[in-house]
Amino acid sequence: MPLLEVRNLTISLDPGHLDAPLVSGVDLTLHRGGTLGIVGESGSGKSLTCRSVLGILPPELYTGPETSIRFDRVELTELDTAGWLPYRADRIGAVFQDPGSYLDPSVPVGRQLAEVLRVRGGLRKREARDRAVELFTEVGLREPGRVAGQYPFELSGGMLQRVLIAIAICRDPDLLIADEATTALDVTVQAEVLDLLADLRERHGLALVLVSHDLAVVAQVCEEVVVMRSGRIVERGTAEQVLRAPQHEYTRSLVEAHARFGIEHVREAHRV
Ligand SMILES: Nc1ncnc2c1ncn2[C@@H]1O[C@H](COP(=O)(O)OP(=O)(O)OP(=O)(O)O)[C@@H](O)[C@H]1O
Repeated sequence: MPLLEVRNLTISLDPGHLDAPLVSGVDLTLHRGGTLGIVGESGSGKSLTCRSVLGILPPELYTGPETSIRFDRVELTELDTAGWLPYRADRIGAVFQDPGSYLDPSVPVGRQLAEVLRVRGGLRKREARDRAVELFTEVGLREPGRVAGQYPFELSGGMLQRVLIAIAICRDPDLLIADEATTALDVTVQAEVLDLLADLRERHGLALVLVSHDLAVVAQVCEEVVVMRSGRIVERGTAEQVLRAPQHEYTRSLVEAHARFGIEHVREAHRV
């Protein structure tokens, strides 16, 4: 039984679905502890797909009547706001691009994580503070006690993303969605954060959805890959298949575009 099963995801600006949909007929399957990469150029529908799974589609958008999103046997599309609460953030964590924008600039980052632990996890103040430092250690922040007392503006992009990852995993979710989470980081930091996600997946048995416009990024971490274009999946397969024998012309162009930028080490990692 898959952990996540998306069937015929269609998203449109028009409730009657008469207009051309923004996302059309997307099917995804992810097993417990599995990894799925979603690749595609800007505007291909990756973020809307993730937002549907998190129940945070913009209110002006509509999912189709045939759409089904099952998470651990529960049909998410039928949940009301209260029904969503145990899923969003608790069982399904998420990190996005631009971590700084998700943090309060006037509150130290440790306090922001501790607050989530208190409100959502029912921890007492002291326990929450200690647990926040533990989680900061777990996501590889050096001097976690000191970092906890710092404000977002005092931290680098990579450190902020680690803080956001700590917040995303603090309720021990089954699924973590990382939507362009490493895009704004420079290459070395990007590689470190990808390593961290792969590590967390192994240590916690987390299932991971990794979204990127960069096939090489996704192929470093994910076993399964889907390629999206214009709101549809144009190719799917293992990372190895997609890299070695891309079927769709668009995927071929992605692989070729990377030929000079590190795809070789990705091929090597997958023994292509
Ligand atoms: N609220 C909205 N209203 C109208 N169109 C939207 C809305 N949100 C997204 N779109 C459109 O839907 C399409 C898919 O957008 P989406 O954000 O999922 O793409 P993406 O692949 O994640 O791209 P990016 O990496 O740039 O975020 C795009 O054409 C986008 O312009």
